[in-house]
Amino acid sequence: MIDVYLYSGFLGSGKTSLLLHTIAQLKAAGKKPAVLMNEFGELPIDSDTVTESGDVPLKELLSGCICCTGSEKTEAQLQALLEDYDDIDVILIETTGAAHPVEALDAVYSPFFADRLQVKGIVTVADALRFVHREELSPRIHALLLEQIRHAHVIALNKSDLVTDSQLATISMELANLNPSAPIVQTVQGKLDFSFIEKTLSQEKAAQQPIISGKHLPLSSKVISFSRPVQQEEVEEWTKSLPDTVYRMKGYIPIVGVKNPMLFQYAYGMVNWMPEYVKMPERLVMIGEGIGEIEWKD
Ligand SMILES: Nc1nc2c(ncn2[C@@H]2O[C@H](COP(=O)(O)OP(=O)(O)OP(=O)(O)O)[C@@H](O)[C@H]2O)c(=O)[nH]1
Repeated sequence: MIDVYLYSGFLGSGKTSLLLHTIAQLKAAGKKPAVLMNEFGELPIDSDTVTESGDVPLKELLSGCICCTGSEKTEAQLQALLEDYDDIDVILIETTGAAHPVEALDAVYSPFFADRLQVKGIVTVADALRFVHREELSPRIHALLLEQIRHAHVIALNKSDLVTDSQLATISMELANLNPSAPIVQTVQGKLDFSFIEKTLSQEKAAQQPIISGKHLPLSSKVISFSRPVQQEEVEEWTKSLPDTVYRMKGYIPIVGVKNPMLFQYAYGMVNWMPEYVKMPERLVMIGEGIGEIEWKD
């Protein structure tokens, strides 16, 4: 049987960071992990990062509607993964931060895989800073964030470096109230020991709840293009002018004097730049509510 772990969590909370950390640990332990990613928009940015980490089999879903995981598509990708690779030990499924975790379980519990997959459970990454300010989210998005926490079997309280110790204590208490059974581990950059996840989930009975749909949330995504290289400061100034309903941005931006477009990440007001060694498409994906009018002023 192949063990299956689901990684859930709000947009930009640190799921990919946790995923990469998990892959490294599994490989170090001689295991062969495979990844199923549920990307938003049309740019497979996270999967590029995973592929860079080596020879990890990967299937991605580039779905049109970012708030639906599309369990039939997940099922088809799982099937393809199992057909293409017969030596996988562990499958890690990263759901888009705009999806309800139980929707992804639906696909995994398909009778088609019953004799091959063993669902271990859901690890939810909670973004400490986002959680502190969760009341600012619109009611449905707020509800999704809470659902992701309620369904977790393990909670990684990530970005713990961005809040104070007393905030961390308060958040931990609030998370425990929402989900009394899941252990809460404070993390930075998703560095959670996989053996802890494995051990905790081996004692759990994986979730079998019916599907509670997170479908048709008021979220949308758009692609922003750049026709010329820009200054990093210009982009950072622009991000400060954006409404709070821009939840996430990821993509590659051409920067004056830098050879390749740089990887740009934005989550809850925080900006992150990384150099790229290959030339990636100069585009940015934005996710949020009411973002239709937002443009980059060239
Ligand atoms: N300060 C800080 N930043 C973090 C931490 N973990 C992740 N980040 C940053 O937050 C951003 C999002 O991290 P990802 O791991 O890509 O998050 P994600 O949940 O996979 O994002 P989506 O797939 O868009 O939902 C990146 O810029 C990370 O470098 C952390 O513990 N502390």
